[in-house]
Amino acid sequence: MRPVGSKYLLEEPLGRGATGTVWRARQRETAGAEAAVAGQPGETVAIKVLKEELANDPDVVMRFLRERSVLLRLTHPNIVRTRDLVVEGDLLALVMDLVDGPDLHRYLRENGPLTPVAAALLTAQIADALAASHADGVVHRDLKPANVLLAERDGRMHPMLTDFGIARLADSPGLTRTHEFVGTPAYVAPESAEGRPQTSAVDIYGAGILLYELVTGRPPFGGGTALEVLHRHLSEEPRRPSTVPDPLWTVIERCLSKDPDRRPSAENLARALRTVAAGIGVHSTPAQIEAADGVGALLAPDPSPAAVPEAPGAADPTQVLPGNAAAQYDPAAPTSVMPTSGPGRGAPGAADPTAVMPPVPPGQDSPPQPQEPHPWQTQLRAARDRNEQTQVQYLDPSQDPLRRRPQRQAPQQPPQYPPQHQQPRPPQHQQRPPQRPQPYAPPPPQQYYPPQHQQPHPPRQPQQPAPRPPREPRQPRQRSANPMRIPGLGCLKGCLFTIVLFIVAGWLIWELTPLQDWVAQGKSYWQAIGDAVSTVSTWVSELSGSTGNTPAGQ
Ligand SMILES: Nc1ncnc2c1ncn2[C@@H]1O[C@H](COP(=O)(O)OP(=O)(O)OP(=O)(O)O)[C@@H](O)[C@H]1O
Repeated sequence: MRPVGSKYLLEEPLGRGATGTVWRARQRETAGAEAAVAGQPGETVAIKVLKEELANDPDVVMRFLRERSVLLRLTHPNIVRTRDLVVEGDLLALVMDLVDGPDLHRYLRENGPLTPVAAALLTAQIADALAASHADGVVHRDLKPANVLLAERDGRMHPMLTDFGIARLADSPGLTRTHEFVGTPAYVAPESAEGRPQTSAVDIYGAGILLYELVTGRPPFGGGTALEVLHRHLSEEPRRPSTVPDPLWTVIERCLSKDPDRRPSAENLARALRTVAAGIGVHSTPAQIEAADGVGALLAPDPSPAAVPEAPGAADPTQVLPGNAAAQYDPAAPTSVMPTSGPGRGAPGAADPTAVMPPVPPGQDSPPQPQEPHPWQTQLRAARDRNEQTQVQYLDPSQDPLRRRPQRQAPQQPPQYPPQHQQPRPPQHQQRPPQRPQPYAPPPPQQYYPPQHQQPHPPRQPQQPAPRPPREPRQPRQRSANPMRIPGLGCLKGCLFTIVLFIVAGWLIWELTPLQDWVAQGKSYWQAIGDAVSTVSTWVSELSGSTGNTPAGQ
């Protein structure tokens, strides 16, 4: 059990996410005045310990401390309460109420989709939680079934939204982890995918995706790589499943609007969903059905949506993903979202997002320096680099590590590879994380290096495989049974074995046959054999005589 601060003890992990691990934990002592809930010794709580890379980022720590009061005051029946925030050395942790129940993702996997009424009522409660947090200026930004915990109250499922503020904490441009996107591609709003400014409307988009998944079992834009999913958010309309009633579809469509200004406020969404749930049930009255049919009128947008504070460099509107960005981007912005020339301009998916550059401002000859890349771009570039490192290459069969038998090598063994491979690498190579085990590093023509790494190497002949290194002569095999190699020892062993065998056999014959009696009676060996033979022949003749007489007696 590991202590967290002086007040809590971690007991067992409950689950692991992208931003940290959640533990079941126990309170050791009552927390101080800085905690929202002091708690009692022995009380069980849940603690999310943020990943080390987050905890080591000064940006995140600063935001963690700054937002402490916001997170601690966020209370609502459908929000998992944050009780305390712990900063201790390189550890950042959120102490929460422990919710005894599955998360919605697991529930859906185990039980399948909900009915339209149940889905509408459950999402209405999530919308209530969002309305409360938006009113307090807090945007969740990572709404998804895994962040909805299901407590059981009076025999009913009670959804509770968790992980508030985590996306915002983790969204730090200073992190090496900017290669990863903080959020979930299947739930990312188009404006977040494009790096445009975000508001509380991103949570409404998330609620729309969640609602869709609740009634169909899967999110509307899934499958493929993260970038493909993003493209679909930007360019595709959700397909309506036949099982979704009209009024519910109206709500889903409005929540999934590409334009954040068309999405309803959280408060209106909650009201609309309750109206729909009342009007699509089997016992609905005509008035309720009529109200549900007119639900579109209830879905008014939020006149003043809560803004997501921008982390510098994290959401750069000038850096976008390829696709339909041009149609949605502010043309009056000082920079363009698409390349101003070059092949594939404007074609969805054709532009390389890593090549997106602002246009040359009037009066300037050379293009400006590329700006800080958007996290998605960095991610794409990292993925591309990874691909380059693992590209298919020619491999000399003699160098194939899978084919080579392991050899015992003396420490001062001659080099396995031609001398040029033994040259010390330039320092930047040594800093690269090793991509494969060192002893099997392939020869230069087979290995990929980024251009700047290639210069220090001597000229190569890329088409010729490296000469095969001389094989190390094998050690003569040694027989462990006779390590000193005494001549004739094998034969001696056989003789000894035979003698022991004879002794044992002789003892058994003496003990188990009438030999002892015969010797006692003074019979000679041959006399005893003769007696035995005559006894046996008498038995045989008696036996054949008795079988030959039987038919005559009948
Ligand atoms: N307050 C809590 N009480 C009980 N279990 C919890 C609590 N908070 C989270 N969990 C459980 O811990 C697990 C991990 O939670 P976490 O929030 O890290 O997962 P995640 O949402 O998939 O991750 P992330 O949002 O970081 O990608 C989940 O399975 C969740 O059910």
